[in-house]
Amino acid sequence: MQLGVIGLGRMGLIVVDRLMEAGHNVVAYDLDESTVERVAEAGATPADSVTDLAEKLGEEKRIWLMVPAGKAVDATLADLDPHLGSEDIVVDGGNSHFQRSVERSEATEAAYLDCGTSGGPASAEAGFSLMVGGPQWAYDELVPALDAIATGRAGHDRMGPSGAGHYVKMVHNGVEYALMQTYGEGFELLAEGRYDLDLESVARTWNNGAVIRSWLLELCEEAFREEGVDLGDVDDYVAGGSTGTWTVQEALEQEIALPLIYQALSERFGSRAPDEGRFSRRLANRLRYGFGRHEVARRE
Ligand SMILES: NC(=O)C1=CN([C@@H]2O[C@H](COP(=O)(O)OP(=O)(O)OC[C@H]3O[C@@H](n4cnc5c(N)ncnc54)[C@H](O)[C@@H]3O)[C@@H](O)[C@H]2O)C=CC1
Ligand SMILES: O=C(CO)[C@H](O)[C@H](O)COP(=O)(O)O
Repeated sequence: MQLGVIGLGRMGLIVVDRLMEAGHNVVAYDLDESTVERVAEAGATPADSVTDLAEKLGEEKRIWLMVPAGKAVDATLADLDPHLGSEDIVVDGGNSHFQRSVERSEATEAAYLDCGTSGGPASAEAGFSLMVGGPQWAYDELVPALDAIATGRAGHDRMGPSGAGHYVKMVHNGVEYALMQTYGEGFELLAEGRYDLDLESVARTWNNGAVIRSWLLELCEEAFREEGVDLGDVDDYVAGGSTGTWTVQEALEQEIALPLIYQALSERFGSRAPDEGRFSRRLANRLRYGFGRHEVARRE
């Protein structure tokens, strides 16, 4: 099978490598020419624009987008649009909002698959988990490519109609936030608590047979091994947040209580408070003086 891949960053390069390893032909494009040259050396056909990629694909285009969510997806689709017909398939493998994916599927003549991709760059060897939404015929048509990009046949499935793939991935990320938060809290208590513990040893022991073993826990073990059990100079600032925000927004709209995911998102935002301290905590400190004449703790 021949596929066009647009977006050759951390994830797109893996998509290209895995497709080519499985014997598929790839036409590749990225705004960054040096990455295009790199994949061309590895055997992909280079394209110097979206139009060039579309022309090189010929009839029945199958195109995988792995660009950042948002404007880059819209810009790419706008360039692709004049070249697309109803027999063509476009997959968005990035973290797009599911409603934007539904809108995009309605705006293009091609069959549009929204594909949640999990595993991250660390899964280059093993393959990804792919959650696909969109027309059944387009999913069926792409099974050989999905087999290659995913861990295999069990690593992908069609979740439902348009939007369902990115919807499932959005919820996956909410779960990811909550799991990270709960491992973080457990290890914080172990680090600050009453025993002098080797957290790498704890993580390794838990990863071998414990109820709470998981890949994220293996990544905790790796972090302690590589950074030291006190995490060295790792800052207490957690970036990201868009997919978790969407999960919480959707839960509010559906009136479904997700306190753990909300709390994990909130802690992430809280981590970004300026160094001089959280404003809310400073105000609470002053208000206790206001109503109770309690002493105000002041900065040095
Ligand atoms: N990194 C991760 O752990 C995961 C990322 N994703 C999603 O996959 C998508 C890609 O992520 P990464 O590979 O990590 O990003 P990245 O920043 O490493 O790579 C993005 C690539 O897209 C290219 N690009 C940007 N705009 C373009 C355009 N208009 N036309 C052509 N190329 C363009 C950039 O030059 C860059 O090479 C994002 O939606 C991300 O949220 C999904 C799962 C995991
Ligand atoms: O989808 C992912 C993992 O599953 C990406 O790593 C994503 O960037 C994680 O979300 P955030 O940036 O909000 O932490």
